[in-house]
Amino acid sequence: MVEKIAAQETEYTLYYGTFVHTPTLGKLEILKYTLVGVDKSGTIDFMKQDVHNEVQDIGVLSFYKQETKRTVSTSSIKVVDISNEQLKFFLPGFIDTHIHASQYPNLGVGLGCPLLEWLNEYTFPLESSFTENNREEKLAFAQDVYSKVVKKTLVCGTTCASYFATIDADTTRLLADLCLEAGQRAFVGKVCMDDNSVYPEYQEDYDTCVKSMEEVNSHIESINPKSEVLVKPIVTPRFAPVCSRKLLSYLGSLADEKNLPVQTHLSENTKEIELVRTLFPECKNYTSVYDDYHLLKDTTILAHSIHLDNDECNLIQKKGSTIAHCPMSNSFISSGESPVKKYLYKYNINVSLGTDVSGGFKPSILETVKHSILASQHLHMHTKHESFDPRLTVADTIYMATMGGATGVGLQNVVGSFAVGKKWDTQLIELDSSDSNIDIFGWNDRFLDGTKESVIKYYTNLLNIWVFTGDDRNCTKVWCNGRKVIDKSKQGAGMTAINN
Ligand SMILES: Nc1nc2[nH]cnc2c(=O)[nH]1
Ligand SMILES: [Zn+2]
Repeated sequence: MVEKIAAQETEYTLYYGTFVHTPTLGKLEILKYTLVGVDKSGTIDFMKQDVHNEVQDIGVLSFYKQETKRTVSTSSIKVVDISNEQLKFFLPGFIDTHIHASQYPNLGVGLGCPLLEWLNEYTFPLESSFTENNREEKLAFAQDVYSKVVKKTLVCGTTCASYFATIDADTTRLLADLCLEAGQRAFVGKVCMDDNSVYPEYQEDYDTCVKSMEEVNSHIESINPKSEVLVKPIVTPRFAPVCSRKLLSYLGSLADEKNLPVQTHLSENTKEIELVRTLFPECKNYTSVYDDYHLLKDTTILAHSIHLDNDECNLIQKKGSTIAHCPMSNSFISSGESPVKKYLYKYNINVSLGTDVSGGFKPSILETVKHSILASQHLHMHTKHESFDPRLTVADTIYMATMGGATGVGLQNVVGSFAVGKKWDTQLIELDSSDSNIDIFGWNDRFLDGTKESVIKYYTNLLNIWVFTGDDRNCTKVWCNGRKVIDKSKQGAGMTAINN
């Protein structure tokens, strides 16, 4: 299922058909009959919209040659043409900005248990098993868990993920290796926590943490080929309640000195917020704990961030940090309904999406999109008196799943939408894939009369059908950095579905 990377030849590829993306917040762009050229390095170097009749007349290759005046041998160019397929479109790959790779074995476990109890009961014990003294055993366990989670997220169209591993250095290095091997763009964080009094079996001392960070970061920096950096380290203080001031200080300096991104949890649960208030009485609020230790940057991802006050929102906006919205987890461990629409439109905060496996029970950003819309509808139902309408649109959520995520990980000029100079991190969505769960009726085709407005209606309906009734079976091909990493046409029917 995950294609062998080394065996693939690099070549120039022309993709022709419908492209859907959200380069700006809340605005869905449907690019019909669009031709995109991707070079050897996986970079989009040609893009021309709305070329129907011209291409029909002379064919994709001749049109490309005529347009670019390039003298290229046609045998070195591959063409992927879906222009006659009304139920297929290219979409930027999803970016999962908050996922705990190590918690994958706990998917679906711990329903309704609130955060602090959930951590002690289910999460810390699981993560501890990655720190066994027997090196072979822990590596075998990690190999199994991490290879499965990387594969599953790719199958779900996630071309880039920001992972939390565990406190263990050996197995965190392995996670980075596995992402690179599968060809997934990834940020890999060794979890840092030196003050876990409620579950002392799972913590490290300050010196061990510093040593592990050095080991993990230099390993990750060494494994990427010079020509393409796919996997990067990310500074990962788990959350303020389990970090000493000394550790937070070190991690803030490390992020500054090495110019590394940061990820952590913020304001997920009301008891957690109380705890932070008691542990850090000198700090103005939870958000300013991170700011006081130089951890709030424009490449900082703050997972959850549900219960923020005005000052905290303004601080996050000022620092340009990103909130990773994790609605599936927020419902599952009953943390709350995040007022994301307000963060996006009132405070101009960048918001991305996170599955938060295993707070979230599916490693799928499409599922997270659904949950984000439904959570916002629930918020609307019981906050009708408020002036701000909290409901998210499909366009808002696709933005968060792609461009918002790209901005969160500092790759807004690299991935997240289709544009010349960006990388080809893309998924092919087919509503009529061979094992699709969607029944298609001709009813929507009445909008295919050719006017711009009707085309928009057609695709708006199509996207809604896909978002609410589709699943990973409709994501049939995935490319990262120009390279095809998933091709479901090459295996037995039904093999990849996780939502059966
Ligand atoms: N959802 C979630 N919240 C956290 N806060 C601190 N650690 C965690 C974690 O593993 N999951
Ligand atoms: Zn989390």
